[in-house]
Amino acid sequence: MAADHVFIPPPSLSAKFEGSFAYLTVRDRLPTILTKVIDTIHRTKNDFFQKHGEVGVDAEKRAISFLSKMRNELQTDKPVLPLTDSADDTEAWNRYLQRQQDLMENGQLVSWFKSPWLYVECYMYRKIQEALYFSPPICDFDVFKEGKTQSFFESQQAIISLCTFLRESLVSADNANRKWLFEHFLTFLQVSLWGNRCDLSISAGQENSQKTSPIHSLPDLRHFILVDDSDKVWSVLTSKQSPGGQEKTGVRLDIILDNAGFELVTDLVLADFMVSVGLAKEVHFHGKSIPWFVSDVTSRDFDWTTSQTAASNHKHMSSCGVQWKRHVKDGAWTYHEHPFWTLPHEFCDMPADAPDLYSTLQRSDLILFKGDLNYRRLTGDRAWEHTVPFGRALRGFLPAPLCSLRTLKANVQVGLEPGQAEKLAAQDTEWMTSGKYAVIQFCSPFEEQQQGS
Ligand SMILES: O=P(O)(O)OC[C@H]1O[C@](O)(CO)[C@@H](O)[C@@H]1O
Ligand SMILES: [Mn+2]
Repeated sequence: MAADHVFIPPPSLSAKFEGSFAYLTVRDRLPTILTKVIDTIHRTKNDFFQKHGEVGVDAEKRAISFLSKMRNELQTDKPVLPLTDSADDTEAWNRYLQRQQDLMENGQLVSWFKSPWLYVECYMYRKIQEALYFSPPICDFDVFKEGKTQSFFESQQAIISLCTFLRESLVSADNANRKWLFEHFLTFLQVSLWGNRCDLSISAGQENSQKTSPIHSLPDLRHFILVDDSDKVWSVLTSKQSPGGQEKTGVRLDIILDNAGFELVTDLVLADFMVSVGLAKEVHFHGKSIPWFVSDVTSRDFDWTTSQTAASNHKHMSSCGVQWKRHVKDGAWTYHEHPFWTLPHEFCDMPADAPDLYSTLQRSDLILFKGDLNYRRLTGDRAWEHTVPFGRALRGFLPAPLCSLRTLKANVQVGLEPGQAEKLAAQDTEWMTSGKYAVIQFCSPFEEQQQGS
């Protein structure tokens, strides 16, 4: 890929740096998540029995013993082992392990505390899946489903107020001028941004829902957006609009989804707005093919969320759900899966390791990457200086104009002004990990060409 032959990127974040956020995650948060997974499987024992009889109970025991063993290996920093199941992505995982092994120094083995945090954290979620693959007939049990569903129900009031705001806005959209459109675009973009606060991985599965109306708090939250490239996103969106907006041309928008629950609703609301006002002609959603990082969206979550919304007895909420199903039916919205989204690679590896996905994304006019994990993969989860331009941290990954909508929950952040990070650190030592701050950070191949970088 592009001009990166001589450039050596900074080291990967890793639990080998004692006391770092990566270290604390691997030491404390990951075992807690595993314990909850084990507990969930155990609590579901009766259902497994009712559905499958004794074999269901045997499967429950097998999965639990596999996972307990893994938790112990993690906590005692044992070597990371190749996967032994025969799923479509098994080979890719094992090749990546070999790649990590080749990077190790002094004959050390790849292990939970010595290897890149991004890799081992992704590996844990894939190993949970391996435990289930080896435990038929419960192979497709989603260990995180309960938490995702709960987060949706607990955000009910916020969802209702958001759906009401959307439906009422769309009523006045017909006579809207450009200023109205721009202001509403900003609102829905920010709602989707702050929706990312509601993930269940940072809280190790602890309840984390949206209780209040998201619209009213936006002005107070503006100050916490550290980089705001909304104008650039707007320019891309309007580049395909005919003046006056009579003709609904619109862009192809791709949204790389993050969490189910409230965040997914904010993304669907944004996408609905974009299509309804003609800023986008099609929206392609990209979700995970296995349960991932506790709350990430799978196709089942996507379908469940639209159906659940449509079935609401609140008129605006249900009319949103009905409209979303219609967008799917008439092809304005499509949902896609690709194994790369649940592999541990940095996104700069995509052209070589998932060229088909890269070319799909090249057909987009604008790609929105939701959430913290996507940001970590965009920037390679490395110890970048905070002032390094976003485009440089992408290391050649730029299939189309892209924008990260992310609340900061891991200690990687680029593209800040000189002195900005120091100022933040002086005010709040947890500014990079608390989810209190956010970025709307954009990069475009056209901009990069002009800057010659
Ligand atoms: O759902 P999001 O925004 O990707 O957040 C998940 C993040 O939470 C964490 O678990 C916090 O460490 C990260 O591993 C991950 O980046
Ligand atoms: Mn997530």
